[in-house]
Amino acid sequence: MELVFTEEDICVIDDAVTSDELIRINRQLSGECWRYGWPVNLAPHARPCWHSFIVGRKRPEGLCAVDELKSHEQWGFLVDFWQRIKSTHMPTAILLGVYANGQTVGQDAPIHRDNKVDESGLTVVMFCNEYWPSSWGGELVFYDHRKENILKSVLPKPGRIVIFNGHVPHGARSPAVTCDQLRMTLAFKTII
Ligand SMILES: O=C(O)CCC(=O)C(=O)O
Ligand SMILES: [Fe+2]
Repeated sequence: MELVFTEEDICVIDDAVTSDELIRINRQLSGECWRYGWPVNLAPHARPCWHSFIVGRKRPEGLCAVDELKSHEQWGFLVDFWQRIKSTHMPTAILLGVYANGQTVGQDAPIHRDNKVDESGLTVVMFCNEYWPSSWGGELVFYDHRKENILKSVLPKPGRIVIFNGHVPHGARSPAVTCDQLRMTLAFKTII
């Protein structure tokens, strides 16, 4: 049976991140943490993106990453954010991993799903840039199950998060040529 999605599978929440959290996240992401070439995009002319692993060493076994996050020297403060979002919006979610994505102009991410068909999950994407005019684009675009229509397109905004059904095909658009920043997000991957 085909899974059919609606806008209800995608929930945009503004002011979900405190200004203190955003400052700390930006401090971390301005360090030497980036690795080039992930996720692997095999499409012709694709530009690889930037990636920064945070937690999720036991993700292949489906094990919870909260203790790993709590004890993380640089990123441990994110546990408060995670617990707040989980208890308010996704109480049954098990956190499997957290990482950062970085994109500059031309680095469109491939359209993908976050969870396999036989595994239900919700993803939280946090937009991390402290300044982002709408003209910089870089939308996170969600598609219907056949990838023929756009269900929703969400602009980055400081403090904004998106919680969505990990079966929904989606992809982050690259920022516009006028953007002189790295488009940065944090992704929290879960199963429910
Ligand atoms: O950066 C984004 O807006 C989306 C990231 C994403 O889809 C992912 O990490 O799986
Ligand atoms: Fe994704």
